[in-house]
Amino acid sequence: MFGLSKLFSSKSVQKQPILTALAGYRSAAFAVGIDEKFIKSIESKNDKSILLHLTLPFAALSEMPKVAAFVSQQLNQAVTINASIELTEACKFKAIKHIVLIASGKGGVGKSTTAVNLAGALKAEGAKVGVLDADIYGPSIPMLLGLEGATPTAKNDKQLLPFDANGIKAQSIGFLVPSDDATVWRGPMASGALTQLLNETAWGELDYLIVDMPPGTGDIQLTMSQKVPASGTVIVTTPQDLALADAQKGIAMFNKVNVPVLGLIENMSHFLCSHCGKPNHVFGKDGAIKLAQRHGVPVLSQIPLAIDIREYSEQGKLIAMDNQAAVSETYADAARLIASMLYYQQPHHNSVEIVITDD
Ligand SMILES: Nc1ncnc2c1ncn2[C@@H]1O[C@H](COP(=O)(O)OP(=O)(O)OP(=O)(O)O)[C@@H](O)[C@H]1O
Repeated sequence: MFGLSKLFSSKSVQKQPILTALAGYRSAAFAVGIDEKFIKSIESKNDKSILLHLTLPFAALSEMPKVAAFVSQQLNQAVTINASIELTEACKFKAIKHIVLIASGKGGVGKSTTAVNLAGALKAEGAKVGVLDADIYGPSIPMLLGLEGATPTAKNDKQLLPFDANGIKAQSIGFLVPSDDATVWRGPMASGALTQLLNETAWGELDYLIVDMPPGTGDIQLTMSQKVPASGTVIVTTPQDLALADAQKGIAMFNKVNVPVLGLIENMSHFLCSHCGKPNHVFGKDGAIKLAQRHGVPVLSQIPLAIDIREYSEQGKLIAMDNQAAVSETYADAARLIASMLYYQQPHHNSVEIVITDD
């Protein structure tokens, strides 16, 4: 129906079994399988193996070896996948497809660390990514990206050039205002500075812009989230009761301003014992899962309390971009899931529904 016959380079390839196998693949990011419209072409190689060229509409490249293994098993034939990503939806702001807010009800839960590593993971999944540090109380993105001491440069009279950190474009509110001044800020000032940074940075084309919001759910955070044309928000929490109570306030706030809550990330979820390898639930267990269930949102990831997460951060490096580090997979899983939800929440898809309830 999509003129797929044109995509087959060899008449000897049986297309239907390939389409059936792809449609039957299941994972968190591909909850409804792999649609035939993601297929660019199918090649039959001389050695009888199959090469699939896919164009994915969201960032999920690292899952392709798993997909290839699944299809190979279904067909009983060697299959490899060559994939790229191309988001099909219209830009939400300038040449930016999606703006995703990373928020927390409470300070110090690891929101900024999670924001930069999600950006790194999305980049590793094949996307064009930017990070905007909007945390007026403690802008830490420059430090987390190894940009400390850098000063912004202007492209022309009206535009600032974003920084480049490992191919991620970055800008920080900290370059505009000293953080000491932020304590006396009110909502309109903060949202004004955020809008100015969004507008006046030469972001170029981005698939995802990750915005590190100030912690809390007060007037400032409310006004800021109203000003940004966000596709969704991710709320970071730790498993402690206090953090969860504040995360709940965050869900209510975003509900009020109609920004979809894509899900919760439970950071410092558990500590893996270096001797026995077992998870130790230092701050409590399953609190985020229960909160998420009450509000009909998913838990996108449970990130461990890990010494190397802190160490990489202190060195201005992104652990999510180091595939030798075990925890990078946790960030990758969350990044693919977020990217998938943003795709499937578009009006023309109704297979994944985001439900936000009052509590
Ligand atoms: N999963 C983790 N494992 C170990 N250390 C972590 C983890 N997440 C964050 N940290 C550490 O916790 C500290 C606070 O993290 P971060 O600055 O990201 O928190 P935040 O919520 O953004 O804080 P703020 O509210 O001040 O903006 C940092 O030292 C960071 O390296």
